[in-house]
Amino acid sequence: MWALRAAVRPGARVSRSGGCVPRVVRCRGAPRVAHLPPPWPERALAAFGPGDPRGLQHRGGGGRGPRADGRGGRAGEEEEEDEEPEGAEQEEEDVEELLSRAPLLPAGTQRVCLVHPEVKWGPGKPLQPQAEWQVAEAKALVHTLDNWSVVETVVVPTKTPDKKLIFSKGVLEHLTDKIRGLAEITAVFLNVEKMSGPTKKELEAAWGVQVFDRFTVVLHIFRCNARTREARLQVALAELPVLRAKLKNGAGRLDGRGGSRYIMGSGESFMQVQQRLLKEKEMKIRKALERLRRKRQLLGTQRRRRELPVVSVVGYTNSGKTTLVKALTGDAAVQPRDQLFATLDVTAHAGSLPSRMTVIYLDTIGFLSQLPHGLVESFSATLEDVAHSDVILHVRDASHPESELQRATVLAALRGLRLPAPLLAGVLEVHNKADLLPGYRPPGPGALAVSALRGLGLQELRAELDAAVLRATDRRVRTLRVRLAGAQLSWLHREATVQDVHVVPEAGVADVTVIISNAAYGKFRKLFPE
Ligand SMILES: Nc1nc2c(ncn2[C@@H]2O[C@H](COP(=O)(O)OP(=O)(O)OP(=O)(O)O)[C@@H](O)[C@H]2O)c(=O)[nH]1
Ligand SMILES: [Mg+2]
Repeated sequence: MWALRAAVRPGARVSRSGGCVPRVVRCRGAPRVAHLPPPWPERALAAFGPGDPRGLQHRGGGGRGPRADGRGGRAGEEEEEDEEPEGAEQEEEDVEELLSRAPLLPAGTQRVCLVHPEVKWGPGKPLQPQAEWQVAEAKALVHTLDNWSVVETVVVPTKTPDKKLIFSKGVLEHLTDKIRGLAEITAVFLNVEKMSGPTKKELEAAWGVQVFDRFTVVLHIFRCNARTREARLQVALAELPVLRAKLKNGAGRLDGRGGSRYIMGSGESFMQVQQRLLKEKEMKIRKALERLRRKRQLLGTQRRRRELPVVSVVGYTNSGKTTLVKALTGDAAVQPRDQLFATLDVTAHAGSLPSRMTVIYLDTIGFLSQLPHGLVESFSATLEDVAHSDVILHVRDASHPESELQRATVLAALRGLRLPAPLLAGVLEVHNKADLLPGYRPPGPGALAVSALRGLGLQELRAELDAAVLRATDRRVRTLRVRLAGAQLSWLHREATVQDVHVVPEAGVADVTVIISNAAYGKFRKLFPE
């Protein structure tokens, strides 16, 4: 799976994914963290416009962080209001309306029985992680929810996971007896990608408790972790199939109230009205997303025009992406959390490399195996930022027993994004959490062992990144002789990374070592011919 809106954030600012709740489930109004003065590198400052390092974020970043203008702002407030076209206020209201929904999962304490159908045979079997790890991942999903716990786990073999009731008749009867005997449970988490409405209905009737699938649980986590408007809209889009299924099953109105079968005078049946409302809702969401996407593209263009290299940090969920971004940028406000899908919004953070080049790191949403298609699709557009980056850093949790499968999942997802071939070919692999594996060496070339948490191997990583960014962006280190009296030196400070200035006073010149793109060098020569 994928990522999102980019908000360029200076070193020590609150990450949209961070500054939040320690665990999921507080959907709105997350506590705010005060701004710290940003150790924003000069070049980056210059790159984002006159006098306002927060310019880009303010213009297009969206999100719920404290306002750049210092006003407090209510929860859920976005920071993208300037230059809004006419009618924008009404559209804002419409969007808020689209985003106010009844909860997907019940509130309060939930004691869950986790039922994992273990596929013993079948074509997909060899690619499946072992049941043990699928169960561990499912448990981690449940524990990500506030006040939810797994009190019982049942692994049930099945040959026919695609059948309506997933299990064979005998197995299902046995399972039903077992679940009925578990008096303390309040819900069942059936670890399948997605259940059809009728399956859910039948299982709930048989088991006497609510039954949830992976789609619903992940969607709920997403909904609670989505901070920016774009992420929230994408979750709303992904939820539409759930609402449609509910409607089909007669679970009723979109506004949650009861209703008569026909709407008086309209000639439309209740069902037709609800379906029409859903269609309208989908159109509105898509329109709102399109508006935001156009803004994001504009942002991307500005960033590219200013030529700050962008490094996308991608990887399986919980592999340590956010921790690594924090370690590489020194951004004290970035908040890694031990939970799945802690990051649901792409945030951008500036950091310096040993060459003094400033790069923008994009912290992205994590991938997960067997993620429902609808979810992937609704979020894939937000990974556009990754496609426009210069280098991709793939963070792997080397300590995870299913690290290889996780790698395959991430690579498959990246391939699905139709990234430019050179970008995909040049992916840098980082084997994180090496502190948990004393003496660990990555098997094979092209990968580095690091511990983002303990700060191990970061120097080597920065050096690798330096080289990778130079390669990818057609930049070179050049030493140029400039006249001290002219505007050359200040031009270079603005348009390139100045590494060293050696003044030769008697000649009124300086030898300036810079990292400069070929395009910028061409401009320099045009402006200041030798
Ligand atoms: N031991 C160890 N733990 C680490 C390391 N890096 C990250 N972690 C832990 O792994 C957990 C997840 O870290 P995050 O940085 O939030 O992972 P992520 O990939 O951003 O996760 P999502 O945003 O949920 O996809 C946290 O508890 C981190 O403290 C490391 O190098 N060593
Ligand atoms: Mg993260």
